[in-house]
Amino acid sequence: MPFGIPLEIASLLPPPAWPSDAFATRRPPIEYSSKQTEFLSPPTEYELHDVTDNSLTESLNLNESLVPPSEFEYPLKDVADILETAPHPPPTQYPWDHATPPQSSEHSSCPRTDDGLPPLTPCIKPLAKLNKTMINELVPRKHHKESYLLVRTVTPQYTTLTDALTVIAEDEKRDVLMVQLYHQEEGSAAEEDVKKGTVLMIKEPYLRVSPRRMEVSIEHPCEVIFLAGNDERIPEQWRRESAEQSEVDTVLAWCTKASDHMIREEYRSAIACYNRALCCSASTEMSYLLWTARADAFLKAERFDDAVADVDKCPPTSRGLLRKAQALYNLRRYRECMYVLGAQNLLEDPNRHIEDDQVAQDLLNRATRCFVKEGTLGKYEFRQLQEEAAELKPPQLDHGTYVGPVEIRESKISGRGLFVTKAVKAGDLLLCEKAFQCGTYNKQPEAGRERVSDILDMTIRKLHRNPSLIPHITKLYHGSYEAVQLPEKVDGVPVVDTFLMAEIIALNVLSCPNPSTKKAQEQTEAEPRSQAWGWGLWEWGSYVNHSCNGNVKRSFIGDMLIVRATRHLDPNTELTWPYIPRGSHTTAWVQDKLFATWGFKCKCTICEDDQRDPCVTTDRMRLVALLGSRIESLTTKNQVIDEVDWCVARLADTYQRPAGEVPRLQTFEAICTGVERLEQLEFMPGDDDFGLKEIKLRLEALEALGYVIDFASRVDKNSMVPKFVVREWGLWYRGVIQHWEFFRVFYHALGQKFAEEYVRKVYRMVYGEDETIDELL
Ligand SMILES: C[S@@+](CC[C@H](N)C(=O)[O-])C[C@H]1O[C@@H](n2cnc3c(N)ncnc32)[C@H](O)[C@@H]1O
Repeated sequence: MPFGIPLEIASLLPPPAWPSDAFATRRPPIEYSSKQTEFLSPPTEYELHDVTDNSLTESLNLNESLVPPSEFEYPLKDVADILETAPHPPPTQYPWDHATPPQSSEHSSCPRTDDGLPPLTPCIKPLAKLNKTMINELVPRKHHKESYLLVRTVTPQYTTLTDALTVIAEDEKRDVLMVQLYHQEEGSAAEEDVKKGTVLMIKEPYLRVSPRRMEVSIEHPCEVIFLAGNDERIPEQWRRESAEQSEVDTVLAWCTKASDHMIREEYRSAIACYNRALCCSASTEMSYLLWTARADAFLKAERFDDAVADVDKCPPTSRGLLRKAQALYNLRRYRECMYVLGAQNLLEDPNRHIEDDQVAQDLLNRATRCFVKEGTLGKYEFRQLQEEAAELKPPQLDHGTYVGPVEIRESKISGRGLFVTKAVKAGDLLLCEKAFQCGTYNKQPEAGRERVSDILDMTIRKLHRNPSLIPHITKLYHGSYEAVQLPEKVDGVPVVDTFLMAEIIALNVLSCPNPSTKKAQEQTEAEPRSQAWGWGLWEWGSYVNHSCNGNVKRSFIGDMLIVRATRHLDPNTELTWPYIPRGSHTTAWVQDKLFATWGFKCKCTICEDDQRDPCVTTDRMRLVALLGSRIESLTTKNQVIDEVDWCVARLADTYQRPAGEVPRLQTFEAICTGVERLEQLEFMPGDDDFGLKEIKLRLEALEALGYVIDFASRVDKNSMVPKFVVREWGLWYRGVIQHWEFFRVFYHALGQKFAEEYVRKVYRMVYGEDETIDELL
């Protein structure tokens, strides 16, 4: 079956004799060589699948005359129908909610080349070194290295369920085929979309074949070049037909058009017009004006690198510098932003635009806050952050990143890791990091375009717009994917490797829970997925390796990742956290999940101990279950405590190493089970000293997690129940917070406040902050 026409349509025809002229487009049938025939024969399942389905043919009335003989025109509606009825590959799921563990990294690494090919590396050759090829020369499932296609769209763009922009395009011989452009910028307005008649150069095309269609699939956005109307590479004939030919090619005409586009917020079109104006510009002064104007369009199109570059081409003006400062702020280069605003006396320039003063002052305040207060001192107004996170949807905050006493070093666990550079205390802030990129779980069309794309799309677009950010992400862990050294730009277009990005995102992304304050939780309650609003990529957070016996805890306020120590840490200790919550799962389950998702087996002390003798773990679990059933029928608190003591003693016999080295998760679980039962029982005669017993029991639970607590030696003479002092903090584990909450209420009732300081610390670990503790309690 030839592929010179859209496959959806070709596939509706009677069984093909291959090659065939039955699918002729506007050009005369092509004579295929026997070599081509051999290459072009579609796979058997393709033929079988296609020829059996006539329903589409009937519904679209296409069985008679596929292509109008003289005029080839696809109304958008038809394309929409065709695409809607055709089967789509399911949307790829790279990132995950930790509650629903993700696909294995092998699965996620090749999101769309699902026909057995290795990931395609982006083309790094300039167009000048590639040879033109034609549609009828394309070979299915082949990466046409060293070649490019020159095509003109015959339909406007259409977005499919795969999130690709789809167009049908013809070449100079008038063969047509479907083109799918992945990870392309979306227009903020319809005007910005790919229109009919747009001329594209597709570098190193890959002809993708799936059961129902064949299309050129462009995975790397750098492999398509959109040609402006006056581009010399556009064939003469197409140029003659282009509407823009008739326009007056003057700076003024293009500037007027650019301004119109700016007013309509069509920034990419405005940039294209400024580019054209610059081509016509005769004087340097005029170019300065145009660069400054284009910098504004770049800024609005979020191409911050280009905005800075344009301003830098001109002699300094207050407006240009303000734009540069805004671009630097958005690139999170706060220090340089402050420098541009402050050191260059922007606010004192006599020629400045007065209306810019407030903007500049506001920007300076924000940059100073992000860089000095937050970024350098680690001082955040956490209550305000919580409020912002509760208000914004999605909760993406505008705050600086604080990197505390940590640094990236080679890890004994694996590759690189994050280490503390000095001794820190449990609860200390180690990192408060703004996400590099976030994506939301639920599409919220009403919330605007920014919020509907997935994180891979958004990351690729962001990097494509701002190539200076590429190294921030490409250095992150990417498993066995063999990344090649890429130039920052080829043919002036940034080079981003989509497959590398997919791998990085799959292996480094974290899901972000909904804001934690009560108010915020009330607001999110109505949402279907109340546990997490999305996922994100954090540069520093990505270096933390896994351990079930972790020593830091992550929490989130909006898209700010907050990492606090959960134990006192000596200098040079590697930070670790569990990648998946262990919950009541077995070590075998945890190991399987870690392996399937991240490709490794955990060797922490908990896993080692459990695997030493898997029967022991099963016995421990049985003991906990037995305790649960034995205490169910008990009627006094003292009886329950006796049973718990019995179980804890039996469990203790199964551990060979101290709890400080191997946290005793089952002992902790057993005590929690007992405490739960205690809470259900009334006080009885003989339970007088019960408070003391319950405190002891709960402290014992913490000790099972490695806490070292000084209790008996510190009897407070004024109180029946002694205070306790935490000497060492243990493993952060689910259920810990309930014990701390109990201590707070219990001691508070006795008029003792000492437990509150501990509880504050614990809340800092859980929620990242303790400023909203009253609301949280
Ligand atoms: C988010 S990255 C962590 C940083 C990574 N070590 C690096 O060099 O950039 C996740 C990857 O680190 C490795 N890793 C993390 N924790 C590990 C562990 N406990 N044992 C073995 N490999 C681990 C795995 O290859 C995993 O896919």
